Amino acid sequence: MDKNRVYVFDTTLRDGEQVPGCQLTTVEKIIVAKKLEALGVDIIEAGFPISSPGDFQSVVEISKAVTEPVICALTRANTTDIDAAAEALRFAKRKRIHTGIGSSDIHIKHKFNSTREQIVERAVAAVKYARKFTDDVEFFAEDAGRADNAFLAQMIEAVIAAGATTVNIPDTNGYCLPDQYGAKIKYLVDHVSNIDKAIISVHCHNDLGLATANTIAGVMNGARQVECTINGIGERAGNTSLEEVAMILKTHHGLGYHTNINAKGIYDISTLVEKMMRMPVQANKAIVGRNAFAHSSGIHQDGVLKHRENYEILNPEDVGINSNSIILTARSGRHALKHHLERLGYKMDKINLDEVYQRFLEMADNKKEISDADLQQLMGDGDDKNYGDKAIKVTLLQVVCGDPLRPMATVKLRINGEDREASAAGNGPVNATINAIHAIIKDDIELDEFSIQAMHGGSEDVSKVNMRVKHNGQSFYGFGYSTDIVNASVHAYVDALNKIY
Ligand SMILES: CC(=O)SCCNC(=O)CCNC(=O)[C@H](O)C(C)(C)COP(=O)(O)OP(=O)(O)OC[C@H]1O[C@@H](n2cnc3c(N)ncnc32)[C@H](O)[C@@H]1OP(=O)(O)O
Ligand SMILES: CC(C)C(=O)C(=O)O
Repeated sequence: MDKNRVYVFDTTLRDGEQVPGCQLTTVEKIIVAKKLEALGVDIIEAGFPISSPGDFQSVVEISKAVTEPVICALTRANTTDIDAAAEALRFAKRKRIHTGIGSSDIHIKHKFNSTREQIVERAVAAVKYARKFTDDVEFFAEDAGRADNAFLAQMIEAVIAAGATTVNIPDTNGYCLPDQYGAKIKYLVDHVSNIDKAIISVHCHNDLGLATANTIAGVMNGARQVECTINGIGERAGNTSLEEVAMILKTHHGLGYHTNINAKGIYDISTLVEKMMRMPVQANKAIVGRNAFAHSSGIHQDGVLKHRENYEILNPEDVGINSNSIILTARSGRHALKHHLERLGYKMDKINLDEVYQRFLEMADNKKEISDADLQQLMGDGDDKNYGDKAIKVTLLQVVCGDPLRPMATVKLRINGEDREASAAGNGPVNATINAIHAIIKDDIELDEFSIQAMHGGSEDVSKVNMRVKHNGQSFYGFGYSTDIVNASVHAYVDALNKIY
């Protein structure tokens, strides 16, 4: 057995789904479960079958749809819940029943009105009963974070003797400090005589913002299963976030631990869960937040452009983020501005950077973020005067459209002093216009991105059109503006053509 292998147990579909507003349909749960499988999680907690017929059915369907990870179902420490879990898991290739009961004195007294001795008896009985259905039984000692360590060790020893193969030590209320939690795990390693017969699992909540730190402390003290959710969703302040733990263990590879997580799939599943559960990821969330790899101040931007690792300990591409991390704001410097101008295809030897920078600052003082379209406007794009006599110019544009008319466009272009005209139909006026331009240009150009935006709002407004076209595998950007959206579009397209030719 590999002693440094850390098993990832995902509970997005159980603890994550308990959150108000995050409920998913069975079909949505199957989509998430398939993504978790592709991500490489070892165990998927698919639900709590006794809680509702819908949750029961989801566990049934996930068990059928997902074959690689172990499928786990949660129960309380009673036979009815365990029967329901066993029934829901009947199609699972590899199944786990996760049963348990409170372990802190506060739960024992105020939830169960019971005694330590009776609770251990119930725990042992539940594990033995669950073992009738599967060899893979996990026991959770709820509120272990606040439980007395000596009693916890006694309880854990008893459930392992009864057949538990994984023992989960949850910090249910997110109470512990990392040192305390790490010491608790170490205490169990040192005081539970049969601990080598089970894997210790850590399940931490984030009430004090310590879920990830506690999970790592648990691993460093002997736990080899981590219970997490995508984006850290879960009861109250959430659970340990899977992406944080996976990337901590990967980044600090010197610790020697490893998981089966395919980190490149992290961003994809994060956005899927965010959308499906309608639970927005905060912008500054580690690893997957919108700003996690966004550099906005000049000194940082300059540093990143010179050498990414000056300000990035992770490569965004390693978690599947493929975006430009240099955000232009009034705090940006010339290096960042130059970087974006070059990216948009401007030739820096033809530009007075100091002069453009001053105009950029004036614009940036009035706007939070400067977009590509803003930069293009700043550079006077969409104005064919920029390209001198050789520019392709639009000398005529006529468009007919309506309902039920078929959109038709006639375009005349002046190319090297010669006028050339063509007409074409399309599925809309812009498409018809671009088809007419293609009929003149006859080159392999593909419209890759098209966005249209009002400058200020209102029907009398000027529209800004941004286009990205592909030619010979290279991208070119075009920008146009006009009160007429078709005119703005044709100018954006011709602007891109002028950059190509
Ligand atoms: C820490 C966690 O995240 S645990 C998982 C939390 N998830 C959920 O609760 C899932 C959604 N829950 C439900 O659908 C419902 O609460 C059900 C179906 C589980 C239970 O519903 P009900 O039978 O109506 O009970 P209710 O929820 O009101 O109370 C919980 C009962 O379970 C008991 N209980 C709680 N935890 C456990 C446990 N681990 N083992 C045994 N009994 C338990 C409580 O003591 C209480 O019993 P009581 O009625 O004898 O006092
Ligand atoms: C059911 C258990 C593992 C739990 O969710 C908790 O204690 O937080």
